Amino acid sequence: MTSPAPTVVFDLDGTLVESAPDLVGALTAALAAENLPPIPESEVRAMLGAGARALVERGLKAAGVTLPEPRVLELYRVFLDHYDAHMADRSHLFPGAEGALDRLAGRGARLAVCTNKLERFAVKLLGELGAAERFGAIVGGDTFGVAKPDAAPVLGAIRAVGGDPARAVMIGDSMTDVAAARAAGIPCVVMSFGYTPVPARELGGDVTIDRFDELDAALAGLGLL
Ligand SMILES: O=C(O)COP(=O)(O)O
Ligand SMILES: [Mg+2]
Repeated sequence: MTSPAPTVVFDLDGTLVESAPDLVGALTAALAAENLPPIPESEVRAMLGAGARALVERGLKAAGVTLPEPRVLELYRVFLDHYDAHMADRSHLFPGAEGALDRLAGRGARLAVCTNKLERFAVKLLGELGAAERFGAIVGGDTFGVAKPDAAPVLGAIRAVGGDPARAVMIGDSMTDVAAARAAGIPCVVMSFGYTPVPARELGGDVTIDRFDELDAALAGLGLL
């Protein structure tokens, strides 16, 4: 008897897409509006994963400034405007991602994205990278009014593709993803090449892998393929 094909829920930034360079560009624009210097990409990478608003706040904190809330909001808007126009200038799918998605789709898996990006940005970015059609659902941090690490967007993504949480897995790169998967009661595969201040193997995922080529074996090890 073959088990039903799994539902595979992917995080976006740092998991499917190397999006840091364009996120850094937008952060640089927001900081420049306050006459603050850019923060090196190596430092910004550890600030990603909790959404754009958190990134702007973390950037200001790293720059050592405290601003009144309305000004933070203005800089967040500068970030969003810049990112909207430049999100796919340098961003690209990680090596092996397309092949892995092809193989999963070929085996009947339901594929979804659950990101803390705003939904419209996630849809636009995947569209510009020619990958939006691969996913039955693209859930953002604002889709259900609550973001990861809450379970709701993960369970909402599974539901949106007609999947079963008992046969689902989260693929992510950060503490936020592992915690959201735990909250949703599903296993989590951690991709080690993403954005996290904590070493990937210390995030508490069920399995940590270094390349998309290893994903099928990881899912088989979890009894999902
Ligand atoms: O970039 C972020 O801060 C959030 O995006 P992610 O949830 O897709 O990692
Ligand atoms: Mg991520």
